[in-house]
Amino acid sequence: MKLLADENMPFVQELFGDWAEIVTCPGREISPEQLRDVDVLLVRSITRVDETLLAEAERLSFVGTATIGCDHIDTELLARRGIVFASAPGCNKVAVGDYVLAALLRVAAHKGWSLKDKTLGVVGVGNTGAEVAERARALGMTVLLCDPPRALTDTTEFVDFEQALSADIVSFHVPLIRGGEHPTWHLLDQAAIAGLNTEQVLINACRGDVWDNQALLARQQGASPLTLVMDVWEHEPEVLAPLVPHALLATPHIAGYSLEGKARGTFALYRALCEQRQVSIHLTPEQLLPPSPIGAVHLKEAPDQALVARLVRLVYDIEQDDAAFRLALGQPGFFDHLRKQYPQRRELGSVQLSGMTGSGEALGFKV
Ligand SMILES: NC(=O)c1ccc[n+]([C@@H]2O[C@H](COP(=O)([O-])OP(=O)(O)OC[C@H]3O[C@@H](n4cnc5c(N)ncnc54)[C@H](O)[C@@H]3O)[C@@H](O)[C@H]2O)c1
Ligand SMILES: O=C(O)[C@H](O)[C@H](O)COP(=O)(O)O
Repeated sequence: MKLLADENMPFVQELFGDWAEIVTCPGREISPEQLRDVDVLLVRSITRVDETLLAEAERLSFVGTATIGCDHIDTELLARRGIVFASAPGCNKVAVGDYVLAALLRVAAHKGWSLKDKTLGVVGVGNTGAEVAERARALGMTVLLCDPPRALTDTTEFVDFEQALSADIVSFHVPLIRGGEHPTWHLLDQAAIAGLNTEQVLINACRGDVWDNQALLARQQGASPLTLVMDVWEHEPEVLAPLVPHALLATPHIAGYSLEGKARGTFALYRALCEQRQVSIHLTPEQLLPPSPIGAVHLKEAPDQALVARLVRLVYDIEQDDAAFRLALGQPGFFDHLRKQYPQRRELGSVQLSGMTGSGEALGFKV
């Protein structure tokens, strides 16, 4: 069996090495010719799997993406051609929760805000949105949930998009959907942007195309700019460079880039392929991970916002990611390079808190 994987997918050798000939390649360079004799294709979000890519892939029987988002995959084509497809729902939701928590704390420090007096609108309340909502509640924030598709069948209390946009901070966690009843392409469009007041904060850790970046730039260049946290950008790996100085935090699509999240992503594909090939599973995602570099922290007092900020920074310093982004901006290929060279990042849950732990568990720590 020949397996072709994106070179940025960790643990491929450990999980598939025993039963496949493995070839790796940069995700943006996978070509139709390369797929001629490939049985299994494992990609990340940067490889568009479509008619053109699969034109010569006559042996292909399995495609997996080690990501939550699937907007780069023509799933109808795969179904039509009888190719088994697997993705990794939820794999990096905890990492996105860590990222947004770190962002909220940075925003609060910047604005001198006590987060327990603030509201957070969560747009898209699936795996990542729910994770973010839980962290925000643990900080004492009032959380408004907005998820029109879920609201159709779910009894949870939801608000509409307009109400979500009235929150002090609005965090977006929707899949990129271009048509249908609930499209998300440019969900934050010029009209929505115009309705916001200058005190408000927007966070995008889902897909760049969900925000109209040009309209946002126009707003930021005017008299009443917003506070922005941007992990994702329209037209990645290109970035609308003039927008970057207008963002409080700017990062290269790494919200989900914890080591645990990546391990769970590759493992989800391993599990799916084991099922397809009727091979038994002989590992767990945890077995792939090295020990946590921090281990344990004992608290002498229940953590308030300032202590939570220090604890989070100990494990994940979002400002380092932001600084690296600004330093590299404009260099050829900087976006992909930062992602490829991304330092090993562990989740808050890799740290065991003891003592006066307060809401430590809901914030993502192990208690
Ligand atoms: N930046 C990153 O590193 C990163 C990491 C993980 C996921 N993502 C992106 O975030 C997206 C969401 O991830 P998830 O795990 O929460 O997905 P999910 O499928 O679990 O949840 C998405 C939720 O969005 C809702 N939704 C759909 N259309 C909507 C609309 N128009 N308005 C409001 N809500 C709507 C759905 O009903 C669903 O509940 C992924 O599709 C992916 O594109 C980015
Ligand atoms: O959809 C996802 O899971 C994330 O956006 C994922 O972290 C993207 O990372 P990539 O596949 O681009 O390396």
